[in-house]
Amino acid sequence: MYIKSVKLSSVAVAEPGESYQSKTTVYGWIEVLVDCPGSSDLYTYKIPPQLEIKPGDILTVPFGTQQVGAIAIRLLTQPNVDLPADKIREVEDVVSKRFFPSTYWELLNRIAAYYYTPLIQVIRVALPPGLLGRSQRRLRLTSLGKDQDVSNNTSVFMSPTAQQVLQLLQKTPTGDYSYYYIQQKVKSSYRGTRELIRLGLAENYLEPPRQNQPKLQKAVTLIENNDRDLTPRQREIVEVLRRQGGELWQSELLQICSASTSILKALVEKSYIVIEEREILRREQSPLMAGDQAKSLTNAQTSALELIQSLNGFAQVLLHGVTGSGKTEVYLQAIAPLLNQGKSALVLVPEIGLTPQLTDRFRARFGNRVQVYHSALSDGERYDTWRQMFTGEAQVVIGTRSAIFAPLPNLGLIILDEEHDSSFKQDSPIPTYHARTVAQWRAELENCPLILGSATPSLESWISVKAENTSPPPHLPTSQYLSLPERINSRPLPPVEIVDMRRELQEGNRSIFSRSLQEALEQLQEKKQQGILFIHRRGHSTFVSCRSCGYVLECPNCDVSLSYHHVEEGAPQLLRCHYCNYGRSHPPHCPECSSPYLKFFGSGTQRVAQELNRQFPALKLIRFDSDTTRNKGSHRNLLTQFANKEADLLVGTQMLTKGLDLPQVTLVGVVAADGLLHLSDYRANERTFQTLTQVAGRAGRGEDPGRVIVQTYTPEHPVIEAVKSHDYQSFSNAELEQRQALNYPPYGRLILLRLSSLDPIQVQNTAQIIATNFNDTEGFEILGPAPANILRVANRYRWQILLKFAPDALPNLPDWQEVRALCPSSVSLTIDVDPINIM
Ligand SMILES: Nc1ncnc2c1ncn2[C@@H]1O[C@H](COP(=O)(O)OP(=O)(O)OP(=O)(O)O)[C@@H](O)[C@H]1O
Ligand SMILES: [Zn+2]
Ligand SMILES: [Zn+2]
Repeated sequence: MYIKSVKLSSVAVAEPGESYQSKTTVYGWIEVLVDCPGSSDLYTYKIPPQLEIKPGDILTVPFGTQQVGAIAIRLLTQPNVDLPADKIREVEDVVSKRFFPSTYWELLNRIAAYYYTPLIQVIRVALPPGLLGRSQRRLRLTSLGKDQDVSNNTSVFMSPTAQQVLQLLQKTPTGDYSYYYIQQKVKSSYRGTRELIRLGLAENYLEPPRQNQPKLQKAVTLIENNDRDLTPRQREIVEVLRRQGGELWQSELLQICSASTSILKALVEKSYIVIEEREILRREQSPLMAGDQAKSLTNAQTSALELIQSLNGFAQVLLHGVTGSGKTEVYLQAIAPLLNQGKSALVLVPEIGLTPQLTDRFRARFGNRVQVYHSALSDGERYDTWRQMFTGEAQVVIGTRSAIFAPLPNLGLIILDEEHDSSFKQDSPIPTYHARTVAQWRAELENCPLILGSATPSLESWISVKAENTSPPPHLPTSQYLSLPERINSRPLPPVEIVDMRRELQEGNRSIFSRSLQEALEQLQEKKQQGILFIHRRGHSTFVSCRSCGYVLECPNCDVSLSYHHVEEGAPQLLRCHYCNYGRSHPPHCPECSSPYLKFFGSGTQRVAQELNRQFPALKLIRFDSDTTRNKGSHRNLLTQFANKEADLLVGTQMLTKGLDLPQVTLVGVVAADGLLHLSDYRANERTFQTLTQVAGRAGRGEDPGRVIVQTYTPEHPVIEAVKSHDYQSFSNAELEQRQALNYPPYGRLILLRLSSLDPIQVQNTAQIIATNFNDTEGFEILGPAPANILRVANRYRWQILLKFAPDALPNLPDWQEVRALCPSSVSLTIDVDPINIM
């Protein structure tokens, strides 16, 4: 219909009294998201004829007895039928046009559509906390308004209210008040303000949230250089300023010169300096970096960089470089020229654990043009970073998953480092987006290249380049392939030794460390080298059970066993649930049969650390897992301690596998590879291969050659063999064949429905009803309903239904409204599109 009307209007000639407008679609109403705590519904308003409104504009609307801010969401040709026309109020005004650039707005809409999520929820993910909720509308004088003589009403005619408002504004030094304040001071001020805006004497704008007011500090700037009429003391100050480049914070200047503010005042009066409040942006504090120069590139790096720089507009590139091949250097040199062209770059990384080191490398190269954006920032930091990005100055933003929403207006490049990492996917709440998918859309919309970097690319990305015998399924993009097949300086990848733990036991070694690993640990101190020990789990052990009756201590809220935590000698022994964080003290006797013989099974980080202390008392170690890195800055502190050689061994979980670049690490040990392999999920092999290859890749990155020891009970497993031979290609090709045979991603597509409820019967029944309902729909396979691997978490019972779509057929999607309608209010439903954790 829309297309038809466009065609018509291009040939139509307007009759007298008629306009072309009448031929095109007329949107008389707009749905808005209202800036009011707790309100998440859309409200419909009428668009007054004089206003032009587009989705993404910021508006003011009447709401109850107030005027509030709102975001325009969707234009309507007709209001909802159940809304009486006379109850619909009019939009008051447009405060900020195109607050969201149109490409950004389009991005949010795509996410909402693809992930079946109400747009409002997508907006909430994208905006920093409180931006909409607390922002307020203000009025300020234009330069014309500042000079306008109110008493002289002959040059410009103004109503008495407009005059009153103008006078009010002119009385304040900043020429600026909130609408709210003006409304308090001037009766019916609204007309007056509109008049001033129309006359170009004032303008309105949105002020940042109150609580996060920018921090201001006084800055002194030298504006006059000849110092003829100055006293010696004044001259001294001017001289200091000049030597400092003409500008200093007032507090610093006063300190350097041991002066008081009165002498500065005198200089202001003589027009030598100006003092003004400047904003200090609150960013994550980091130590000052020594500057760093671009390295001269290896041949492989050079060709990769050349290809990247030859790209014009949108393109997806897979940068497949073995661990330690210098991918980061390629990123840095790809970004540098962009910044000089005034463009920005966005770098996404999987976890905060590796951000400090990576951030440091970027800061060393680009100084304070680097911003860090992740969910661990304080609201104030996040808000300021967000606003800094909004300025449009060329900058590099480094962040985790949600940084894909960074509002950079001049985006020149997006990079996903360690693109295979599953933390780029949000499991809940909705939208259950994958940052890689969103990055693909964003790069496309902004027409800039996207680089996916990894030593172990995801199969999704691998298939998008592997075009020789198969082409990627239609729903996946194609990418260009860049390879860095060797480590820097042709350093070899470390040899991987696989130790069969069954043999160890047969030959009488009951320790959790094989003889090989014990020997290697003993040599560490002798050789003054460092090691990393990788453990699949945090905590002490996976579970505690009674040796007499077999009773297992479980969480009362979840169907999982409790983990034993023991921090140090003398500290209370705790049992903790890793799902809901329930904790209790460790009982001295079995709650079931009172036997005192409780046994710990499995080996978490704590348990391994204790065992190390017992067997190798001289070895100094640092535990690095989510228990020890909970506080802000603790990642950095622990890694710095380790880099300064304050410990011989770093003992930790997944966090260790991601991108650490520590040249003095020669030994990497994997205590038990099996825990990873036996996760019941179609991605278990892929994930195990990636994790083991990445952790192995931490060894031998410096001068001294590295060595990797992987302990396992299944040494013959094909994944273990592929890790041993560093053979990504044969592993992934074999894995792809299996996926294709079973129609799993990246060939087929999956949608997982997660249902949960406090009521075990109701959730099961609902799952059953939904699944039965699907039976009439064609085009996909239904797996389930089945209880989740852990049926109950935090007292909620969880069921799921997995939908599997054929790769070629355009999915014949169920009607989600209908599906939702099948859920009683006690059952919550999450639609997880392209799920990664199916457990
Ligand atoms: N051209 C170069 N010349 C000399 N040293 C380099 C060069 N490129 C990178 N390096 C150094 O080599 C080391 C490894 O590089 P980098 O950390 O970028 O590798 P990576 O491919 O990102 O590794 P991983 O995937 O394992 O995290 C770093 O210490 C880096 O400073
Ligand atoms: Zn017992
Ligand atoms: Zn629990």
